[in-house]
Amino acid sequence: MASELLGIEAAAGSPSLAKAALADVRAHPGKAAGLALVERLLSERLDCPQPALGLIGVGVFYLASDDPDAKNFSLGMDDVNDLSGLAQRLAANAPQPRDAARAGAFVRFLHDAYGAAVLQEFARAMQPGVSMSEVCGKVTGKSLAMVELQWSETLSHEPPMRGVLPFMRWTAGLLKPYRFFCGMLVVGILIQTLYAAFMPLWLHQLFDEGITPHNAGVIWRTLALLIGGFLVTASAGLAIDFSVSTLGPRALNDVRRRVFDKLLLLSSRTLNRFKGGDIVSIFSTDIFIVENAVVRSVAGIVGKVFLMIGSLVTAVDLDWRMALATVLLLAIAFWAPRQVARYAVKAAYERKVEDGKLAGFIKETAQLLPVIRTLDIGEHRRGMFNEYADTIYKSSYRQYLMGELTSRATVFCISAAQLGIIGLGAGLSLTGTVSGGVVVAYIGLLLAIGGAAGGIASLLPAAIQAVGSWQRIESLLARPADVPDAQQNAVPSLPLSRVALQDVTFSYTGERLNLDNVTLQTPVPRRVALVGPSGSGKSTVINLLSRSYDALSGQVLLNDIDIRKIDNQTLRSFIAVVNQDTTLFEGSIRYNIGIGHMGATDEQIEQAARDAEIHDFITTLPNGYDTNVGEGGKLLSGGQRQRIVIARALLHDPQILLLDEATSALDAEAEAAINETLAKISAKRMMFSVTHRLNSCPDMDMICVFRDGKLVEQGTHDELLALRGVYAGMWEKQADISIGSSGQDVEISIERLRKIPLFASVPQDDLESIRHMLRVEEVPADTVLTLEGTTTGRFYIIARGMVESSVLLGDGSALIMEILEVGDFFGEFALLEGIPNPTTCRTRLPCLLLSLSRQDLRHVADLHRTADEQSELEKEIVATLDRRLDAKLEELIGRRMASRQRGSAARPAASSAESSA
Ligand SMILES: Nc1ncnc2c1ncn2[C@@H]1O[C@H](COP(=O)(O)OP(=O)(O)OP(=O)(O)O)[C@@H](O)[C@H]1O
Repeated sequence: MASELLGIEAAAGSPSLAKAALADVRAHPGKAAGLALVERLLSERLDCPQPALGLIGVGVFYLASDDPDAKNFSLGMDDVNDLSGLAQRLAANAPQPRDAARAGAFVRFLHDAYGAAVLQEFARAMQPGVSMSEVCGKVTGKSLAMVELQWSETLSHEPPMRGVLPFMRWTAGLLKPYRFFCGMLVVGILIQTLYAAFMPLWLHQLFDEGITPHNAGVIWRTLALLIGGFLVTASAGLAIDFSVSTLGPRALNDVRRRVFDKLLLLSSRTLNRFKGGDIVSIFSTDIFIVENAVVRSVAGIVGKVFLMIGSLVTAVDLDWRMALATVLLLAIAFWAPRQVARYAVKAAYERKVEDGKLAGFIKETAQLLPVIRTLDIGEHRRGMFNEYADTIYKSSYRQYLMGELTSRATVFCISAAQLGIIGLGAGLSLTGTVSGGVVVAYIGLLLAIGGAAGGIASLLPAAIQAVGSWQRIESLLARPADVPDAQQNAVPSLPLSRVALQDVTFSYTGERLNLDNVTLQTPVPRRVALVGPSGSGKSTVINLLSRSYDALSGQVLLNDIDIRKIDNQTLRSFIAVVNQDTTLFEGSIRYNIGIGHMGATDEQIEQAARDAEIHDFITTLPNGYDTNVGEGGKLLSGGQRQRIVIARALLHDPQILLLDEATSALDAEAEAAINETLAKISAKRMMFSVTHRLNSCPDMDMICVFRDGKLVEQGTHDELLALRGVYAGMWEKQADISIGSSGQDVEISIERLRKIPLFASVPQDDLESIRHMLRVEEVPADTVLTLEGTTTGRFYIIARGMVESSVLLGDGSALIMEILEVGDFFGEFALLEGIPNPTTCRTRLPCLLLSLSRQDLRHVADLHRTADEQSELEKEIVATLDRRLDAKLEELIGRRMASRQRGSAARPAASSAESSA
């Protein structure tokens, strides 16, 4: 295993290495032989320096050793920080267990993410005096912080597997605050246990001292004890029922609260790691299963354990030899099934994880049903569903089988123990060591113990299922509360005078930089547009300004204060974010605006609604501000919802307004109206606005142009046009496509049309005719406009919105080819007879499009022309399209090949992730 990880041949030279390693062990008593061997491998076979023997040597040895208890660590974010410190400690001292686990996780990450060769290179680069930052930079090309982040993303965030006993301890901790009910439960169980324990003694008394010698007094006294005991036990049973019914729901309600509180404290980064269905199924399924187990199983198991202990005490009183044999045999009988129970708990947990995945998949399918239909990928999704269903079947099968086997193994072992004890009793009575009465009483005791053990065994499958659910609850509760919080409580003086990003780098996953050394600063008030192609990092700037994430390096400053030093509440009072998500909370309009500033008066709420220009609409509603908006706000239109979100943002009068494509999910008319409102409200405050349409840019004080995470240009509209760089190119693409104030008429100039290669050589008057033929189409998001392989469709120019072009791969998933934005065009092959569309084009956002059909083009070609001239025009267009088609097909083939190569290396899930990217 060690040589496999290090990518070297194990066999050659091994005997001498082993001998040398043994010598090391002799020289350093207490050193593990395996670690000595790994160190020898590193130093002699790979020529690694001394410092590498610590981090890499311990890590490789940790992974190669197969002691499961030594690996019972769950590593968190804190464990990936300070890689340098870890390496130094491991080089200098004997490894502590947690550090060894961290080293193992690091080696596993480096090996899996970069391969054995880079792992070797890393080890060799750890020369004395060379810092970890230099090693990371040299070997991976990334900063130390990036490598640590990338490593953290690979860590399993699951807590280590635990069994039924820790679950019992956890449950006891939950019940602790409810002392009265716990007391009632314990007293009830004790009464039941005592009765069950005394009953055989009383029976023994009845038989040996009452019935055999015909002593009526003893008979009546014993019968009275039995009947009295029975009545008290029945009342104790009622007390138990009452207390478990109260304890279970109360204790689990506390768990619900804790899980919900934890949810509110998780950062965006941590939340991204959960599957869609996970959190909901923790609340809806897991907590219920644990509650059910607490109510139905735990009291039963505890009662039966008490009963067995009570029976054993009685057994000692009857005959100590048989009692000793009973204890020994029972201990063996309970130990043996624990081995099966370990697998049962693991299977129950795996089943819960699979349930969560399926829930997420179903939720996604229900949400994206229209897309699935339009892309015609129902079969592909069914295939994925079948895979999930198969996995669930396998894990359910394991869960039930292991649960039942644990239960059966318990019953089997107890029955075998019972038989052994009866045999022993019979033997002892033959030699006259014990009386017949003792043996009879013992049989009664064994029946009680066997019954109790059988009862425990029958509750085990439910308890094991609950342990699986508990593990999932713990997987959320164990996450550190990592919403970024203030390191100091600094408060910038008001009014704000400067907002700046200083040498900021940022990455979401550590794989690549999503913001690369961005420096920008701007005085307040100022209106700043963030523009650039899709994926260039515009929204990431908004995420850092609103502190949804912290920069990897560099600073985000308000005045001259790093926002990490400003407490969250203060920061939130300065900043409001409006993005394209207009989902509202179920409740009244007043509630939905009012939560922008808790405690706001009705007048303040109405003023905010006026500023957002929604007050007049609200007053026309029969219930005015008390109108319920429905789930997610579905009773209102997108534009109305967005105005309510804007009113909410305005309610606390933010100094900085962050707009992240605030209007792109709305229809064109609503966008035009809301843009006017936004222009008014941003006049007197700082505004950062992410936008794809550049028409608002000439009015902005500053435009920041991003490309591949870099700030490539900044300045005013005129300055950037003069630069003739990225912005100028984007402007040229979008200029001359104007949308009227109603948001529904689109005008395109002849010059703009001429820049489309298709029309480059079309005579002026024909181009004029084509311009008139263009039809304006308003298309909602998620609409398929051209379908791969079909010959139908139209030619489109995008005036507003975003379109995604994709191809289907062999496995039925979609590969995104291009994101098309304002000024781009697609569907040109629909203008040719019989040429199938090479890609499927689907709107990502609501779009405004200009479109042309094949018939329209033919009609233009027919105008005032002889047959020869006609064919000239058509020929020209056909030739251009042919060239484009060739280029497109070449690109398609290349992308498909690349994707196939990636696909063969990656897991199947990767392609679907790509399609949903
Ligand atoms: N939560 C995330 N996890 C991982 N990567 C992300 C996440 N959010 C964004 N990214 C990646 O970061 C890069 C920048 O994304 P960002 O959203 O800032 O781009 P953008 O310029 O706003 O794009 P768009 O205009 O399409 O919204 C993209 O490559 C994107 O895939």
